[in-house]
Amino acid sequence: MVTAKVWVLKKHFEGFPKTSDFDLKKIELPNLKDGGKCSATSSYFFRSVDPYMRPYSRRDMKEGDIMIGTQVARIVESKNPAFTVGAFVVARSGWRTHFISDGKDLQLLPSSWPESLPKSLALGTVGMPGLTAYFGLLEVCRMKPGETVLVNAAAGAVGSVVGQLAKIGGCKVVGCAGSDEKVAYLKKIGFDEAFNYKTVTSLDEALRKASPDGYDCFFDNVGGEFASIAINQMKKYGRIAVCGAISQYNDSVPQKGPYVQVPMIFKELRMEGFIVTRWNNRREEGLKALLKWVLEGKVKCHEQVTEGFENMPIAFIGMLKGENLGKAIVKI
Ligand SMILES: NC(=O)C1=CN([C@@H]2O[C@H](COP(=O)(O)OP(=O)(O)OC[C@H]3O[C@@H](n4cnc5c(N)ncnc54)[C@H](OP(=O)(O)O)[C@@H]3O)[C@@H](O)[C@H]2O)C=CC1
Ligand SMILES: CCCCCCCCC/C=C/C=O
Repeated sequence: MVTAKVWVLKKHFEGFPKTSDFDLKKIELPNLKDGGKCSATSSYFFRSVDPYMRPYSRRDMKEGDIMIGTQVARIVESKNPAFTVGAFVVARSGWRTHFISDGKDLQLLPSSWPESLPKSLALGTVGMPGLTAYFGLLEVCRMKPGETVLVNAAAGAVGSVVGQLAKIGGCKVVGCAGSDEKVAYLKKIGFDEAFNYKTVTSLDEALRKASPDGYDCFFDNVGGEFASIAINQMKKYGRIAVCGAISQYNDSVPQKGPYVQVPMIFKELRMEGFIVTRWNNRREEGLKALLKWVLEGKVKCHEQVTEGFENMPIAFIGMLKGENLGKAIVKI
């Protein structure tokens, strides 16, 4: 019998999440009996905190449920031949230290994963956020060499990969982020232009200065006011990938316009929302490409690591506040 620690959503978030909205509990896991099941632990491994947990908690969870989320875990006991003891998996197991799974919510790390590469990257650049950047750019933005790509939340898990993939694809890249340290990082990893959207006097002017001819592609992680301003600087036939709307996730009252129809008509824009799981059937292709670029040093990765399972809510809230550079990870 194993005792697992779990984080529970005690109270639905109202506005910005608070630590008092979470409860740390203990649950007893039964001994493994059934064929097809395996038990995994992530003691001394990695958990992810992601923005989607904020909107998905309202949509998919009720109070008292274990927080949704993924982790890199190691199989410690198994009656399922597909997952042998010692194997590493990315597990959609929620915020818990130990769990039992029938294997449906587990994905083995790619077999070509080198021993020297941190396994936490399977939650970031070589995982769901990296795939979001890959498919969003290729399939939604349909970027072409020579084009100019704009990305916001650019120093985060998705945005930092977007910028680097757009450079690999032969584009000019402009990124915006919320601190000078983040802007310096964007320049270090190859962004052509970067600015701190919190300190510019006019976002409109900063966008114009970074690309006087406008933008072919806009990878929008933020939505809200930023997107309303940026849309006016799209080039004719520009493409906007609506990836996230983090500036709106904590709103209790929905934000109001300005509205997108007029610039969309006059510039003949294409604007498409997407969820990365649309390309689950091409997951291996995406992971293989991302892993290759990381190993070649063409895509650099940074992680904001918080230590300790007890600090999961703090890491989650910190990420929503913009305290992370790169992928926000909790290490146990
Ligand atoms: N459609 C899909 O399938 C997916 C969508 N997403 C979305 O992509 C976006 C980025 O996710 P991810 O890379 O994991 O997270 P990040 O690592 O980018 O972390 C979130 C960042 O958002 C920025 N931010 C927070 N609040 C605001 C605000 N009010 N205005 C502007 N920026 C803000 C902060 O950076 P800063 O300091 O720059 O403000 C913060 O660091 C999110 O919107 C997420 O929901 C993610 C994965 C899949
Ligand atoms: C419970 C784990 C779900 C993992 C799926 C992640 C899909 C992310 C889609 C993101 C949308 C916005 O952030």
